[in-house]
Amino acid sequence: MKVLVVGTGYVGLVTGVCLASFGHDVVCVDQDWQKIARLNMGECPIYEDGLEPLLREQLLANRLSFDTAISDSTDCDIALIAVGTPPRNDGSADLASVFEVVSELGHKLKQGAFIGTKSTVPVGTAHSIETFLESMGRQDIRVVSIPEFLREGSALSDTLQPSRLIFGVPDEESLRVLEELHRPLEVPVVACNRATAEMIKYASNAFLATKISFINEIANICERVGADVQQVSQGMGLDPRIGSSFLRAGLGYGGSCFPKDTRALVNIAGDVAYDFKLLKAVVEVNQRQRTEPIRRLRQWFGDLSHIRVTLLGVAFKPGTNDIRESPALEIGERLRSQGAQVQFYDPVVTRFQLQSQEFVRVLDDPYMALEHADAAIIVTEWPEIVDLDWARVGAVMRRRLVFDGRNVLDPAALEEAGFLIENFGFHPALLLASARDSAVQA
Ligand SMILES: NC(=O)c1ccc[n+]([C@@H]2O[C@H](COP(=O)([O-])OP(=O)(O)OC[C@H]3O[C@@H](n4cnc5c(N)ncnc54)[C@H](O)[C@@H]3O)[C@@H](O)[C@H]2O)c1
Ligand SMILES: O=c1ccn([C@@H]2O[C@H](COP(=O)(O)OP(=O)(O)O[C@H]3O[C@H](CO)[C@@H](O)[C@H](O)[C@H]3O)[C@@H](O)[C@H]2O)c(=O)[nH]1
Repeated sequence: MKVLVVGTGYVGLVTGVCLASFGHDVVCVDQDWQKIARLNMGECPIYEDGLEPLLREQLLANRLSFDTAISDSTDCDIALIAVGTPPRNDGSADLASVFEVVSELGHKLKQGAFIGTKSTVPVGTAHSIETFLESMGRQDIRVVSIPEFLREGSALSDTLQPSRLIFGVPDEESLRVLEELHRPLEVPVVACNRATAEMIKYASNAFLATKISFINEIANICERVGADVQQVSQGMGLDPRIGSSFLRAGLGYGGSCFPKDTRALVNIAGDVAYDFKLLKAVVEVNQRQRTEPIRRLRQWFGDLSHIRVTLLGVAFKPGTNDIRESPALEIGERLRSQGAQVQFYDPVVTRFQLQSQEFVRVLDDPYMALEHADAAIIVTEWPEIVDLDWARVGAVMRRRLVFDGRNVLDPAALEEAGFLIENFGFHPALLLASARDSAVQA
């Protein structure tokens, strides 16, 4: 099939490369000419394991090409929209880019072509796109919803071996087209109407976010009653009805999807006069969780204006250089506003990515970043951070205090190396209380 993918961010690029590897003829378009220039040279603008070699392979095989604009003579069978749908101030999804693209496609697509939404869009968007196209006289274009479930850091395997495919279609023929597009994949397919497909995407993200906020609440209680949240997660997760994934307690969720999509779903519910209380609480718990290190540092130090804090990890999770909605940036900014001196280390996030954030000082070497620090906070559980030589870290820090925001360090080992360690829910806070008191008095 001839496929046009509009928007070559995470979703568009991975989708385009994978569809080319299925044997389709794919053109990817993005308005960001610098991105397109790099892609045409076979350079991957995002950090994603295995993507660059596959991209080069498909370029060489002439199945994949990149452009800065949709060609006037495009003869694609299906155009996939993969542009951003960022949050507006009220949390609702901003569809300006989606409709800009639809308008252009309405002028350029051949008779009988299909449009598929890969972007995460509010329930009812496929229908609105159809109405918009009709107003342009394009009743012949059919609109389908193909929500995307890839995770950053494992985007290729998620796309090549997905757990399921969701096809939101208006009729049987559209379903056949989507089956043809994904032909090599032998995975469960849920064929449904378009509103259902759009809802499956939001409900999935909201449910995973709920699991995270739930375990974070349990962790906070564990800490106060002397229970171990790691073992609670393990014990719960072995029940197949619960499952072990997304039960890692810590600083909570970040990234370009969960924070945005949970707020958008609260908004979608509000639009139909439904108060989604549970999801509102999920969002609130997540917000409280990511500011917890600051509350605890205040318990240690009182006034933060004289301390130096090193944040270990800037990416919102390991395996990606994406810093969108990363807890590191918010924690850093809050510490700075309280007068603390803040330094960052991340194995893949570059200074260039953070240059708009004036206060940020990023160092390439973790030990340099930790020099004379009064406290370190683990924000991202990169192996490069978990496996630091902690004896060496202890030798360069001014005070040996580590806040393990992802529960990845062995508290006993760290304590043996002379550290005081805080984490979420598996080190009874009571044990640290007297140490905190003496630190504040010192
Ligand atoms: N990132 C993920 O892991 C992920 C996973 C599933 C779904 N999604 C959803 O997919 C959508 C895209 O997410 P992303 O992370 O890939 O976004 P992104 O912000 O990384 O990329 C969007 C791209 O679209 C381009 N663009 C915007 N307007 C355009 C236009 N009019 N013409 C051409 N190009 C245009 C931008 O230049 C940018 O390169 C969002 O709705 C997101 O919620 C993202
Ligand atoms: O037990 C856990 C699991 C994850 N997280 C955090 O949750 C966030 C999201 O993680 P993950 O889901 O792995 O990353 P994303 O790449 O944001 O992927 C999510 O968002 C995408 C965009 O919608 C969806 O396509 C994916 O299915 C969905 O998993 C990260 O900050 C993680 O640190 C936890 O705190 N605890």
